[in-house]
Amino acid sequence: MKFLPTPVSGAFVVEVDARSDDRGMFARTFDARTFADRGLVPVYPQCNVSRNHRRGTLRGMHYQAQPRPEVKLVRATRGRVFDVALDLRPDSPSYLRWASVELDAASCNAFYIPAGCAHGFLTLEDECELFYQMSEAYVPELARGVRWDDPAFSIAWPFTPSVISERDAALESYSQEASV
Ligand SMILES: Cc1cn([C@H]2C[C@H](O)[C@@H](COP(=O)(O)OP(=O)(O)O[C@H]3O[C@H](C)C(=O)[C@H](O)[C@H]3O)O2)c(=O)[nH]c1=O
Repeated sequence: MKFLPTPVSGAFVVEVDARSDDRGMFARTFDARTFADRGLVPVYPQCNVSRNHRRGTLRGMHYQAQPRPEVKLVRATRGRVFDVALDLRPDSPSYLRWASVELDAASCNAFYIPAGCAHGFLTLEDECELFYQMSEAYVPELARGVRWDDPAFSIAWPFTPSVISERDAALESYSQEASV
């Protein structure tokens, strides 16, 4: 595996070493020791799947508040998505900056998103599926979100979403006080 730094401190694109032959391909997508050796969270007690029927579906920007913030390791297992990590850590050198990666099932790449960052994605084709490894169990009372289109972040989405939940469309503009 290769870990590529991004403009968000502690967020990495994880690329696999694909082993291909005439049968197809095999790759290791996660290895706790490799992650631990790099100071990344090596334990993921919860995994999630997200299926999205239409190109232009946006989910986000979501995060889990203190005292149970989540690290997310996210990959596309079908299709391609524009995936974004947004730094909401006031003490971070990249506070309020965002980083994006095109996650696609063909390359098996993943995005390691540190605790304290919001996450969201825009699907780039129909029938996209994502697989999440989460460092914390879901706590509904700690679920938070910020707007995908908040000028405080100016995330450069490739195009305007056409599918978005009522909850995500109604998220408030960002304020540091309300974010924890
Ligand atoms: C995360 C989670 C959600 N849920 C329930 C809560 C809702 O009733 C339903 C959908 O949850 P949510 O609206 O958060 O789903 P998305 O809008 O796809 O948000 C997800 O995608 C964005 C981009 C993320 O990064 C979040 O981790 C994740 O929440 O599943 C559970 O029951 N368990 C869970 O672990």
